[in-house]
Formats: sequence, structure tokens, C-alpha cells
Amino acid sequence: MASRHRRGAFPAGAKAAPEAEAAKESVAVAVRFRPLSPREVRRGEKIAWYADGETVARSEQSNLAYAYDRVFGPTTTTRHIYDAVAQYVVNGAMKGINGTIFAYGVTSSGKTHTMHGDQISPGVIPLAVKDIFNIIQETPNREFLLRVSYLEIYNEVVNDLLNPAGQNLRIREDLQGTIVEGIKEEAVLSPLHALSLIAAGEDTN
Ligand SMILES: Nc1ncnc2c1ncn2[C@@H]1O[C@H](COP(=O)(O)OP(=O)(O)OP(=O)(O)O)[C@@H](O)[C@H]1O
Repeated sequence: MASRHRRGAFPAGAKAAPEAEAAKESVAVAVRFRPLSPREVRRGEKIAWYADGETVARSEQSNLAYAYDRVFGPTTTTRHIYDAVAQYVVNGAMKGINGTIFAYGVTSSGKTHTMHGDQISPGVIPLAVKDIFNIIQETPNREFLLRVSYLEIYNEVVNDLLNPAGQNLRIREDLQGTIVEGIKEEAVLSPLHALSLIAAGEDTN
């Protein structure tokens, strides 16, 4: 999972602590290891990489180790990961600082589990939506109109997941920043409303 401007891994043993501090201001690259699935266990597969402390990913087999801003092991909850590396991006966004949170990994590595989650283990998206509405409620004398857009970029093509007609949209910059031309924006009034739009967008995908 990475947030804001991306920065890569750095060799274990490098100064991890100041990097992690700096991450609070700009970027955090965090690694999450999922547990082996029951199928993988049945097949006798073994864990190749594991979390060595809070910032190092290590492989005994290959004798390699890389340091990140944070490394989370298979028992870590998404809530914990959200609090550690995602919440500050959401808080920043509510103060007007652009922020991005994205998950990157091979198939079946746990991106959907981390970002969407389920009823038992809500993902980063529902946790962020809930936080945003809490922040709005706690802000006195401020009026917000929250709008949700949902797009997919695949093979360099931008499609609107809230509007089947919105295909191959153009991205351009104007005085307000980067905009996607013609993207549908829905005003949302509650966390449930926002999440139902996202779920609808998933269904059209
Ligand atoms: N931290 C975790 N704890 C328990 N189960 C997990 C965890 N992460 C992922 N899983 C399970 O592993 C499987 C694969 O995860 P998921 O579907 O999130 O991967 P993905 O990266 O989104 O895959 P794809 O790119 O193929 O869509 C799912 O059954 C999911 O429930």
C-alpha cells in the first residue's frame, strides 16, 4: 500500500526511523503480508517473506531484506493499518492537501481485502468514508458538499464507473487542479450513501 508521492524501498539497515517520520509529511510505503490461504496450506506452501519488526521485510531463503516505512504481518488488522498509514492522508485531504492511497500487488495478494474488506474486516475505503463524515460532523460552522466520483484506469484508458456512457475520458489540468473531463460526481449525504455508490460502480466493472 502506498500513499501520496511514491517512494521505493530502501535497503534494510538504512535509517528507517527518520524516513518513517518524514513519511508523515509526504509519503508512506507500507507492505502487508497476508496469511497463507487454506488452499496454500494444503498444498504445503511455505511463507517466503515475513515482517521482521515494524519496518523490515525479510527472506531467510534468499538472505535479502528491505526496509519500508511500515511492514505489517499476517495477524495485523486492516483497522490497525488504516490508523498507522492511511488516516493521516484522509485527515490531510480534509484540510485541503491532495492525497492518494492505493494498493499495489500481484493477483491474490490482498488488495481487495485491504481496500474494500468485508463486514467483519472493513477495508480502507469504508474506514476512510466513515472518518470523512465524522470530520465533517465535528467541524463547526463549516458547510461541506461531499461528491464522489469513481473511475477505473486500465491500459491508460479512463472509464467512469458511475456512468456507463463515460468511457475513455480525458484528463487535463486547469486552475483548480487535475480534472477528468465529464466524470460523473454524485453528492453524498451519508457514509452508507457513498459506499452504495462505490458498490454500484464495482458491479458495472
Ligand atoms: N490479510 C488477510 N487476512 C486474511 N485473508 C486475506 C488477507 N488478505 C487477503 N486475504 C484473502 O486472500 C484472497 C485474495 O485476496 P484479494 O482478493 O484481496 O486479492 P487481490 O490482490 O485483490 O487479488 P486480484 O488482483 O486477483 O483481484 C481472498 O480470499 C482474501 O479474502
